[in-house]
Amino acid sequence: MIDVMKVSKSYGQLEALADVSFHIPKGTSFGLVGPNGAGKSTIMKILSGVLLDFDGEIVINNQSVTKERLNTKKLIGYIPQEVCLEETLTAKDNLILFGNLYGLSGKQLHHRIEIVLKQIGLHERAKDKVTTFSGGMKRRLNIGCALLHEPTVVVMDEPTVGIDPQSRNSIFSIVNQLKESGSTIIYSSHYMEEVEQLCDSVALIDKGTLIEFGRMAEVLERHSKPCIFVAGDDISKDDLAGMEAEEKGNGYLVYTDQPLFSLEKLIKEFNTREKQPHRLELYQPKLEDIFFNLTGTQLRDQ
Ligand SMILES: Nc1ncnc2c1ncn2[C@@H]1O[C@H](COP(=O)(O)OP(=O)(O)OP(=O)(O)O)[C@@H](O)[C@H]1O
Repeated sequence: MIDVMKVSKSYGQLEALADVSFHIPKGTSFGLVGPNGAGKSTIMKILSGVLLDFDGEIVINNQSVTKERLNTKKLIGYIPQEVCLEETLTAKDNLILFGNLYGLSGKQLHHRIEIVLKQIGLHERAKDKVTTFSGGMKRRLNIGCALLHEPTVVVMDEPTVGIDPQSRNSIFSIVNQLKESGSTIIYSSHYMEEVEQLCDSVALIDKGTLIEFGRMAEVLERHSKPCIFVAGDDISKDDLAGMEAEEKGNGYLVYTDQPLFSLEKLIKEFNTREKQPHRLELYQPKLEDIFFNLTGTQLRDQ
């Protein structure tokens, strides 16, 4: 349903995207993951028809986002990373303003506003000015503004940055509702666990280049090496019986093809050295670990 084909974009000398291609089937959720500056927002803006100056092609429902821009814009609800609201107006007046921009008015608009206010959990606060809202409420209203025209493709650029856990959960349930109603979701984040939880497929992007793409389960399976996680105040890399290991958080990930055998070997080594780990467990690599293995880069500032 959405085909991104060999998309490249430069800002002056800086190459923000290089030859990026992927496909998103209709009614599925797609996660775009990468560290700050990887190029996520640039792809989101190009997909949404906000940035038109790029090389390559994007086709949504058999229509080019550049050649049939007006048609494809109607299909898309774009939620930018920066909250874009008129703070001096109420939540409802903001929705009216955005509804008008999407060509909605009268009864139809008011009907949609009622539905969207419930969807984003702000029905009770409809008549309150945005200046009185928390960061999470503003983000939810920002999402609501992009849903009024019932888009079939919802593009969410880092919707959970800098918000409280309650609003984060509320945004997850909005995404799940949209999925259930058959929308196609494009969700960018540098929070891997969110994407792992919410998305059917995933693309990993680093320095403007797509480094992995596929169905979530396939990507996890493809890179899933058996591991043991070990941590302890007096444990160092030298105590790991010469096995391949890398630092993770306050401990180490030990890679092995024979986890039980290696576990036994580690226990023996710790006993000999009289070391006492406080964690020693089998570990399933997560997207975050896969990204680190592929790029040597952490997704978040440590
Ligand atoms: N308008 C612009 N002019 C010049 N450079 C830009 C512009 N927009 C983005 N860039 C640069 O392009 C690169 C990709 O930026 P982009 O915003 O797409 O990354 P991102 O993955 O969304 O990062 P973040 O998570 O920090 O928003 C960065 O190096 C950024 O500084």
